Amino acid sequence: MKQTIGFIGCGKMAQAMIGGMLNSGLVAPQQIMASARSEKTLEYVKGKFNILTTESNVSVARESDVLFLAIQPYGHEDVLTEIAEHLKANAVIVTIAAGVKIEKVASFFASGVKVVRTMPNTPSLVGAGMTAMSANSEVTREELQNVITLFKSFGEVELLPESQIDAIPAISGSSPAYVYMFIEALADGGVRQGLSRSQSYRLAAQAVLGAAKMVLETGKHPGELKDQVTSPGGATIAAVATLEEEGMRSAVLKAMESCTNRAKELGGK
Ligand SMILES: NC(=O)C1=CN([C@@H]2O[C@H](COP(=O)(O)OP(=O)(O)OC[C@H]3O[C@@H](n4cnc5c(N)ncnc54)[C@H](OP(=O)(O)O)[C@@H]3O)[C@@H](O)[C@H]2O)C=CC1
Ligand SMILES: O=C(O)[C@@H]1CCC=N1
Repeated sequence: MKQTIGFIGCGKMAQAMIGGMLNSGLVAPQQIMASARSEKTLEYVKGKFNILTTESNVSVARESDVLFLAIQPYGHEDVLTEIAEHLKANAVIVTIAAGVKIEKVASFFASGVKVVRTMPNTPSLVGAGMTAMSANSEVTREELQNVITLFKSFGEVELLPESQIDAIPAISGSSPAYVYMFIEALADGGVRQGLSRSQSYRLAAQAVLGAAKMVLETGKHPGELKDQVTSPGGATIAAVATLEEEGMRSAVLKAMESCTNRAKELGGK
């Protein structure tokens, strides 16, 4: 029988993953069951994805073979207490929350509970997600492979020791937000030079996409790729010099440090 994939919480990140999974064709809408706090969210996701929805977190826990906790970090204690006695036998719990440790999730259940901690990102919606994950020793090789296959249906997966998962929001979980800010800034610059807003977003986004593909597909160091663009005495080096003067790299490093510290705080004890 086909597995049931449950989502407790069906907000922005869950919707990105559900959209990604369905677009890939790996999972059918009838295999996905979701709960949320409000009727409004449930109506929206039912209309958008044609998945099963319920107001009952317990029903989702009872039915799911793979159970995603897609709620905010601070919501975990209430939800885990609510579902603790209702997990389906052999279910694998997948948490996506910043900072929430496997040990914390497992502490609400009897010993032997299977938990995978992940940090995905919203480009999952368009099949370009990046997810880092770590599993506890109760998850079998086959079960982990099943979870990896689900995540690979909407992007790339990196398996890491849990001690490194706190570093992931800053680099790939949250970083799409900084990249959107960069794209907005590029587009503002285009508009300043007289390009239309829509042309500017298209030009900026395609340049960012192309640069990312160059890093991934040529295997060249980003510095070497940058050097290929900067003609001696040319226009690019003038821009690069200004970005260095304005502290772009150091701003990114500081932002990532803030992100990591906040992610650790969010998980609580
Ligand atoms: N957004 C992102 O880019 C990423 C987010 N994450 C993680 O994903 C998690 C969710 O984030 P995000 O999707 O952005 O947040 P949202 O606020 O968009 O979604 C949270 C969802 O949880 C639901 N919810 C809240 N309390 C309960 C409850 N008691 N029972 C059932 N459902 C509940 C909300 O319901 P309702 O809609 O009715 O309010 C909502 O659907 C967080 O832990 C975050 O750290 C990880 C990586 C990236
Ligand atoms: O902002 C947050 O806390 C979450 C974690 C990664 C992306 N969004």
